[in-house]
Amino acid sequence: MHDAQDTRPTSSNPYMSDWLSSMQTTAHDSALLPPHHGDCLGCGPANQHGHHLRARRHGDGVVAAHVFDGRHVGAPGIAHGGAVATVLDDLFGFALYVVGELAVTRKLEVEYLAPVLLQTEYTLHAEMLSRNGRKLRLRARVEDQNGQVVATADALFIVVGPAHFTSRAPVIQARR
Ligand SMILES: CCCCCCCCCC(=O)SCCNC(=O)CCNC(=O)[C@H](O)C(C)(C)COP(=O)(O)OP(=O)(O)OC[C@H]1O[C@@H](n2cnc3c(N)ncnc32)[C@H](O)[C@@H]1OP(=O)(O)O
Repeated sequence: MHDAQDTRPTSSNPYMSDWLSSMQTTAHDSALLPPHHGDCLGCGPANQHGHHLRARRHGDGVVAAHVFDGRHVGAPGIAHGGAVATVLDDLFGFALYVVGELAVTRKLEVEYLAPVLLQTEYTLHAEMLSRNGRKLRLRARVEDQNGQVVATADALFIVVGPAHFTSRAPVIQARR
């Protein structure tokens, strides 16, 4: 049974109130969106192994400038495909602030159109394409400095309630 309608108190997840308030405060373009939490692999500033992704609202979606570094290498000089997928998944997480829903990734499909190079700045965009009940369809792209699209991602996110996160909160609370 899903928990999208669960309205139990959110206090057992220390990040829940931040997420919910972020959804209320993204009315203006270019505002830097808050990380999902300090240790988040995609965007957490305290995660030494993370990507430190920083995203802003852009119209109905989000945009980020991002550089992969030596920690994310796959083939020499090229970002690992899993690292690219991680960043795209997290970018979708930022798009949720704009969508205004708590949701999680059910399906993520990445197309690698050209190598994503290390130490090279890329521009990432993500937005929601459609919604059908709890199902959110999102799309993202990675562009190089010439505007060439080097990767795309299509995702299915499923809207969940606060309990999806609070029932597993002790793990992240312990690391805060
Ligand atoms: C602002 C918050 C930020 C949070 C941080 C974001 C970080 C970045 C994103 C992530 O990393 S999220 C973490 C990785 N994802 C997970 O851990 C999710 C693990 N999966 C689950 O917990 C459950 O599968 C999930 C809650 C997503 C869904 O389980 P449910 O039992 O609630 O839903 P169900 O299986 O019934 O599927 C819901 C609907 O989707 C449909 N569906 C499922 N898979 C599908 C599929 N592959 N294609 C099409 N439709 C699909 C399904 O048929 C159904 O349609 P209906 O609502 O019309 O009945």
